[in-house]
Amino acid sequence: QTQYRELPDATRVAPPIEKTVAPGDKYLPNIVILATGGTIAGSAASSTQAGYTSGQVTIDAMIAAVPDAKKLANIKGEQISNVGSQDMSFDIMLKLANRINELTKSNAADGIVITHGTDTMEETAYFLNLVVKTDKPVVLVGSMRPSTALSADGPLNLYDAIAVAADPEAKGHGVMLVMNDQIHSAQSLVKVSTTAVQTFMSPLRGIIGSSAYGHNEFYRIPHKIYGANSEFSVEGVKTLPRVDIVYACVDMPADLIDASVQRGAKGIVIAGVGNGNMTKAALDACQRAVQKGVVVVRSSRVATGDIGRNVEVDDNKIGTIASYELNPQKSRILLSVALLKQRKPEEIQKLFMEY
Ligand SMILES: NC(=O)CC[C@H](N)C(=O)O
Repeated sequence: QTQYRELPDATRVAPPIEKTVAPGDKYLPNIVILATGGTIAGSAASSTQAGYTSGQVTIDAMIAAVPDAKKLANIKGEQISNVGSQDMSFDIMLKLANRINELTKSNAADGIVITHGTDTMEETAYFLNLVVKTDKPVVLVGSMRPSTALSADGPLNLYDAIAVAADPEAKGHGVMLVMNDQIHSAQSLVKVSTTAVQTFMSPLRGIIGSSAYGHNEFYRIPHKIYGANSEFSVEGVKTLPRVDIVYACVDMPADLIDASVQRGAKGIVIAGVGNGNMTKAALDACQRAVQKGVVVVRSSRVATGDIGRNVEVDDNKIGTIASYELNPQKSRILLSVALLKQRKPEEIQKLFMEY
């Protein structure tokens, strides 16, 4: 009979956990769930109403809703925050990253699950993919229906996320998102529906695997640099430099770009039209920003595509950087982390091709 072991409470100075088990016993991995809030922790007064509040249910109650997960792993929950992810902040993201690095460096965790709202999941997932220093599985999970709803999707998503985090085969895939039976890479996933359960897609690269009732299949290793191979670190970092996003449209007011420079942005990401395009006036404003030492990245408001191909804008002439596969919100994350260090524009361009 396998003895389920509780992780010690004081995992902040995590002592190594004994991995010896009786012969014939299955070793159960130690999974730590870091809870941040979101719909998965949301509740409403009735099971059929559309209005609800994110971040109401504690991690202990969420774990209690999936009792079978105890057969997959020794589970311990920690409440990092309890917010709707529209209120996710760099402060909480840095806290998460440091905690993951701490837990995975020691034997306190063989894998990590993070419960998170879906609105800004792309950003937290991609940020963690850049700055966590481990090959152990790190899995984000959320839901589209609150815990009190009819057919709530949270419990099965959480069960599958634990199963992926506990799976030795999941190692080396970087930060993943598990929802709706699918495993996505942090680099490729995007949120495509405001309310549908099947809101996450990886349109450019495809999903990296599937998970159904805890049975996982891995199709491929993500194609970019991440995790232990990433050159980024947020050790000791208290805040990230200001990077603004300016949304392009027909006849856009180019002075938004000048205003951003005046307000002290170190970087600006343009959510361009089409393949990272914008009006001539906006391109001129970008050039002025670059001349003042602000790093300007051209991304796109289009849901999918690669900015580095078939370009109409001469980045070398204007001094701008192409975001390649990254949408504006992920471009902002990469640029914020990249600007923690002094780098030449050509070095930053290379980062956008590699990460
Ligand atoms: N489905 C969700 O998780 C969205 C709820 C909420 N706005 C959040 O992102 O936390």
